[in-house]
Amino acid sequence: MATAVVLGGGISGLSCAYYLSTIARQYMKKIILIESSTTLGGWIRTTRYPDGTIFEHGPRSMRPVGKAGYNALTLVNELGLSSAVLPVIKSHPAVQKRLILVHNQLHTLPSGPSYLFRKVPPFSKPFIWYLLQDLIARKKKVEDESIHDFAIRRFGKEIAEYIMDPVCRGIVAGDSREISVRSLFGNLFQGEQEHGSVVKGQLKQTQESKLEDFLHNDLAVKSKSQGWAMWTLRNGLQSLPEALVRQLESDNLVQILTNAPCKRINFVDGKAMVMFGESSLLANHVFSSIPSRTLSRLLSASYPALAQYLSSIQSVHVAVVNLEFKGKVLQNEGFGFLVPSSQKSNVLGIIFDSCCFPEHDGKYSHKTRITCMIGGKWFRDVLGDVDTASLDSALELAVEAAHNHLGITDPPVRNHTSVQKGCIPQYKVGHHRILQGLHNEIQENSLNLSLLGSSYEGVSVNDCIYNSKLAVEKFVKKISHS
Ligand SMILES: Cc1cc2nc3c(=O)[nH]c(=O)nc-3n(C[C@H](O)[C@H](O)[C@H](O)COP(=O)(O)OP(=O)(O)OC[C@H]3O[C@@H](n4cnc5c(N)ncnc54)[C@H](O)[C@@H]3O)c2cc1C
Ligand SMILES: C=Cc1c2[nH]c(c1C)Cc1[nH]c(c(CCC(=O)O)c1C)Cc1[nH]c(c(C)c1CCC(=O)O)Cc1[nH]c(c(C)c1C=C)C2
Repeated sequence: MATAVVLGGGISGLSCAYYLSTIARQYMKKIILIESSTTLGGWIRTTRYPDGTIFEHGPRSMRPVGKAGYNALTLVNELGLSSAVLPVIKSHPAVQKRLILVHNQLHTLPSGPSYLFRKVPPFSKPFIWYLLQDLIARKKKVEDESIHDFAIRRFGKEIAEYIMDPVCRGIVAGDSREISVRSLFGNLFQGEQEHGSVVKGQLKQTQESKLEDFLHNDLAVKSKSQGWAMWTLRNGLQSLPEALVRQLESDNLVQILTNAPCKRINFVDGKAMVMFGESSLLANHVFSSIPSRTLSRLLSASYPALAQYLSSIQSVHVAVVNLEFKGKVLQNEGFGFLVPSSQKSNVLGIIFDSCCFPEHDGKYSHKTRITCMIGGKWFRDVLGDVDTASLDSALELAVEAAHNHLGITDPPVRNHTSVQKGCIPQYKVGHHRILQGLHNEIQENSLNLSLLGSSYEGVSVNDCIYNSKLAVEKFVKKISHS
């Protein structure tokens, strides 16, 4: 029987503890989760106002796509949250209309077959032209490449500048000239490497996608048959970590310690000594879901090579400004808009929350909620040092952007600003080599350590949950053979 310590109480750590208590239960003596702050859920944070209005400060929507997407729905089902799911179907404007800001004008990004033969600004050709470029472009064998270089090579400058650059900002708040196509858009990268072109790869992957494993789950079946494109939860996404905490707290195998920052880990004779606060614990296995750079500090004394790899994964800061305006003030429907890095604006983009999830507008629905994201790779240029960045300045920039880009002239009636330090890891070109280095160091030193969380193999909430499940399955395999 094993004792496991889970470091970090974000969605990765909570789902890891959940899977340990379910799929690994028969092997477990104790599961102890250690969280440094006083709250659980990590970057998933919802503010709920008494009138029912909801502001999301972190993630706000999840995609029911692929194994990780279906797995998250299975978890939601298991936690009894199915009736709280708010889906958005594929034909909804929040799905069809993703906008970009070019020369201070909003343009809809091409989505679906209707755009194939139409030329829509800022693009100079119908979309089919770019797809044909990809089909005729020679395959180049590369180990990795930046998203920008990849897009230029396969589709040309316009797709690189107006699609891949802003989408990269809208996922990791990063620079497409630095971020790895292999690590962030693995399916596009594999498309070229395995099938010679992105288009052929996409067609092949659609034919081959087998998700039967998850289709015994009512919610996953429903999401497929009803054509969901994204979903959230009625009381905000924070309901998901809250439900996990409720489940874990009712389980006598599990102990959750908050306000307990882990300070150091030593591995001796197949065991791990985990030091936190003024206490320590002896465990058979450590599942770390804390940011890689924090873990690096905990291991640097005993494992400098491992610590070096861990510290090389950087992350960026984002200021998130939630704004509420009186009345319906948006002239455009849609998910929101992103600003390509070539354009002049102080913001990365703005999400039209009221369009995506009007249910979160609360009792008095004659209003508009939007969320403005600022900074990322460009944080210092816009807001200065993250430790002294002013919330008022971030709010001012957001209100100014709402005015300049959306024509909203009234002041917001409610606002919430947070500066989220190091919230999004950056998988830069060569990230896969860091992962390989980490894997080798853990093997060579025979460490009972699993690396989870957004620092490594996917930043979406779906990926975080799924990777925790895979790590627990691997642990079960190992322990059941020993
Ligand atoms: C603004 C924003 C918008 C996003 N939007 C989306 C979206 O729309 N859809 C989507 O799928 N994803 C989105 N994401 C990504 C997703 O929210 C995150 O990648 C995910 O929540 C990360 O979860 P995690 O558990 O891996 O890490 P975290 O949430 O960072 O959790 C790690 C935990 O470890 C704790 N910790 C740190 N140091 C220690 C220590 N020494 N000892 C103990 N505990 C420690 C921290 O306090 C924290 O609670 C968004 C992220 C951000 C920031
Ligand atoms: C402008 C900054 C950001 C916006 N959202 C995020 C940032 C940094 C964070 C984020 N958004 C998504 C994910 C999950 C990725 C996944 O694999 O599912 C994360 C970490 C989802 C997402 N949001 C947009 C896109 C294109 C995606 C990818 C998945 C999908 O197609 O749904 C677009 C988008 N994000 C932001 C805005 C304003 C925006 C507008 C169109 C904000």
